[in-house]
Amino acid sequence: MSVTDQAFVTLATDDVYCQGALVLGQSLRNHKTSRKLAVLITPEVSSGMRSVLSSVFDEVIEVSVLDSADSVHLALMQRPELGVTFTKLRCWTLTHYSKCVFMDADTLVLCNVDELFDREEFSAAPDSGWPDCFNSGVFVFRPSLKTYRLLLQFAAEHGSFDGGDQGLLNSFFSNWATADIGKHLPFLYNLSSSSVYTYVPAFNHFGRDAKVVHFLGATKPWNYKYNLQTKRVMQDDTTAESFHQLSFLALWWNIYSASILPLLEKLQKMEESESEECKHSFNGVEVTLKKVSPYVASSLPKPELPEQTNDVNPSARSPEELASRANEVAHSISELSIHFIPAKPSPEDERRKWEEGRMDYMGKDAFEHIKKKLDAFLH
Ligand SMILES: O=c1ccn([C@@H]2O[C@H](COP(=O)(O)OP(=O)(O)O[C@H]3O[C@H](CO)[C@@H](O)[C@H](O)[C@H]3O)[C@@H](O)[C@H]2O)c(=O)[nH]1
Ligand SMILES: [Mn+2]
Repeated sequence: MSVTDQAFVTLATDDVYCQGALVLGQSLRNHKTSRKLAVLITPEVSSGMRSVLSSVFDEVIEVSVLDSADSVHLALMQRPELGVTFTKLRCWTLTHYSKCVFMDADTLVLCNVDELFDREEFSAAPDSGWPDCFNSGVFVFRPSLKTYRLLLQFAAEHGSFDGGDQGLLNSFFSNWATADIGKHLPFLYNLSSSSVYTYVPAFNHFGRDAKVVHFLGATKPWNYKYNLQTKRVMQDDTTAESFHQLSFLALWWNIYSASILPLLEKLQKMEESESEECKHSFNGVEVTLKKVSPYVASSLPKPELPEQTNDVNPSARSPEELASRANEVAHSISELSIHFIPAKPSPEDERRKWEEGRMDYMGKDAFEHIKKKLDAFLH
């Protein structure tokens, strides 16, 4: 049964987040969703990436960050830092669907989650950092231009207490914590991979029933490197991921290498590029897929990659098939990574962020980093 007026919706405002959107979309396909898949993109997304997106998603919808036709346009212009946030709100404009489930591009489904469509607007799971707030990485909503306008108006008048859409949505749907338990999605529908740390016994007890993993925080799966031979994520010394986190990261890369990489290679072939690097650059951000290919170095013909299928569940394949596939991929690429060069914020920007309370808790402003600096200063 396919339901055409309901959709999973995600958002990618650049080619980097597109990598996440592709893995999310593929994971939904792998688990045979009966709903449509839609991705919102902004003009910066490259044309190559758009064509890859359209082979995973039913709809690739370009939206602008700010629409001059909106009545609150001027008010929003005063708050340029909320631009990306407002793009997420755009999902309410998808009125050709009666109901949708929004999922962040840094989420991944572990099983079929179509039962989410039995829920009503506004359903979401608690945020692990402040459980009286919901996390806005997974939520059920009903597209409506009226709600959309109210949200924008609310944003223009009140801003967002955390500078992002999560603060804004929590203020807007402010009775979520108390009004209707039916709108509380179980945490298993938005399991933040880092909260596995804070309550290990619960994870050991319930973790096997996890349905959606959310790689929330500053370090995303695409910031890691993946070794295709060992099928493991490569760690650097500054991070200490738990075993479970590493398994979730490996799962992300597993889908990426099995299903997304072949799509990018197809694109590369179309562009008749024989170089070892496939680049997508824009706005100071650069995505590079670096391949170490013996077939490029020698003039041996490159073997055809196996046909792209929707089935990448390892258990659904025979061991021989898996081994031969792993071999083929391992021969053409040994280390997989996605690089990007974020535009460096100026010291003034950094200071303003601190003053506004928007520290990078997970990244450079994390306690251990600050402590390191203090220690260096004191000794
Ligand atoms: O430059 C960006 C940044 C974000 N996104 C999209 O917006 C989502 C949210 O951003 P993300 O980096 O995933 O934020 P989180 O680390 O998950 O942080 C939290 O805070 C965000 C801002 O309030 C909320 O959107 C998240 O749901 C919440 O989990 C992403 O998944 C993407 O879909 C982009 O497309 N481009
Ligand atoms: Mn997220």
